[in-house]
Amino acid sequence: MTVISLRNVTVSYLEDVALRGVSVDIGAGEMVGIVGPNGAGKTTILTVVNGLGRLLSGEAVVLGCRMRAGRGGRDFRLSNAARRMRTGVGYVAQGHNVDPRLPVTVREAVMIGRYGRLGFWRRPGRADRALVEELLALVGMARLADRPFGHLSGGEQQRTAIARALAQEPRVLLLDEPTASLDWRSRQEILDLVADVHRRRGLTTLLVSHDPRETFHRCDRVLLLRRGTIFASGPPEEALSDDNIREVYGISPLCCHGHGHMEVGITDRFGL
Ligand SMILES: Nc1ncnc2c1ncn2[C@@H]1O[C@H](COP(=O)(O)OP(=O)(O)OP(=O)(O)O)[C@@H](O)[C@H]1O
Repeated sequence: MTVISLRNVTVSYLEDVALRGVSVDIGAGEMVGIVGPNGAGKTTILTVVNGLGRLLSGEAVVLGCRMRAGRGGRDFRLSNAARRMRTGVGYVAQGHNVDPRLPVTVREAVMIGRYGRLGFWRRPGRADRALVEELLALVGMARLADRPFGHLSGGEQQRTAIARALAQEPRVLLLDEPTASLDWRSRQEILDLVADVHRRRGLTTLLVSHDPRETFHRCDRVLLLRRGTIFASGPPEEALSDDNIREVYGISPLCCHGHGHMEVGITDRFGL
C-alpha cells in the first residue's frame, strides 16, 4: 500500500527552486534514506510530506490526504484534512542547541508529543502517561526521565526527540539528520535505535542524512538527490554506486583517510 506519493512536485522559496518535478511512491513499512549534498532539497521533501510545503506545482498524497498547489488563495496547509494528516506524521527535526535553563524535564518533553492527539485543552490521562513511560524505556531514557531536557547530551536529546515523535503514535516517521553533530558511537546508537523503532512499531520511515554511509545498511531504499531532483532511487547498493556518488558529490568515492592514503571505498562502509 502506498503511504506517500509525490507527483511532479515543485517547491520554491522566493528565487530558490528547492524541488523540481519530484515524483516518488513510498510503500507502508518502507525505510527510505534521503541523501545528497547540502541544498539538494532533502529537508524540503520532509516539509512536503509533513504537509507544510508550499507546492508551486504537482501534488502530494500522504496518508490519503491530497495536497496540491494553492488555487484561488486557498492554502491546504491550513485545512482540517492537512491537520489530521499531520497527527499521523512524527517529525524529528535537526538537533538544536537547547537553553540549559529550559524548565522542561525529559518526561515532560516526551509528553508534549501527546498534545497532537489530545489537543491543547485536554489533560493527559493514565493511558497517556503509561505510553510516555513505555517510550522512555524504549529509547533508553527512563533513567533520566526527571532530568531537565537542557541538561542532556546531544545523543540523549535525540533519543528524547524520537520518543516525543513516537508519543504522537505516528504511522510515518520523518527524521532530519538525527545524527548531526554526534560522535561516531552516538551516531551508531541513534541509527540502530531508529531502525529498531521502525521495525517494532511498523512505521514508514524517511531518514535524511548528509552521509550516504548512514543509510547503506539500514534502509530498504535510498533516494539520492541532486539540485532538487531525484538523481537515483533504488536499493542502497544501486543508488549509491560509485558512479552515482562521483556524479552527485563531484568527488571520488575512494576518499583519503587518516594521515596516509588509506583508501576507503564508499561500498566498504564502516557499518555506520
Ligand atoms: N526557508 C527558506 N527560504 C529560502 N530558501 C530556502 C529555505 N529553505 C530552503 N531553501 C533553499 O532551498 C534549497 C533546498 O534546501 P533544503 O534545506 O531542502 O536542502 P537540504 O538538502 O536539506 O540541505 P542541507 O543538507 O544543507 O540541510 C536550498 O537552495 C536552500 O537555500
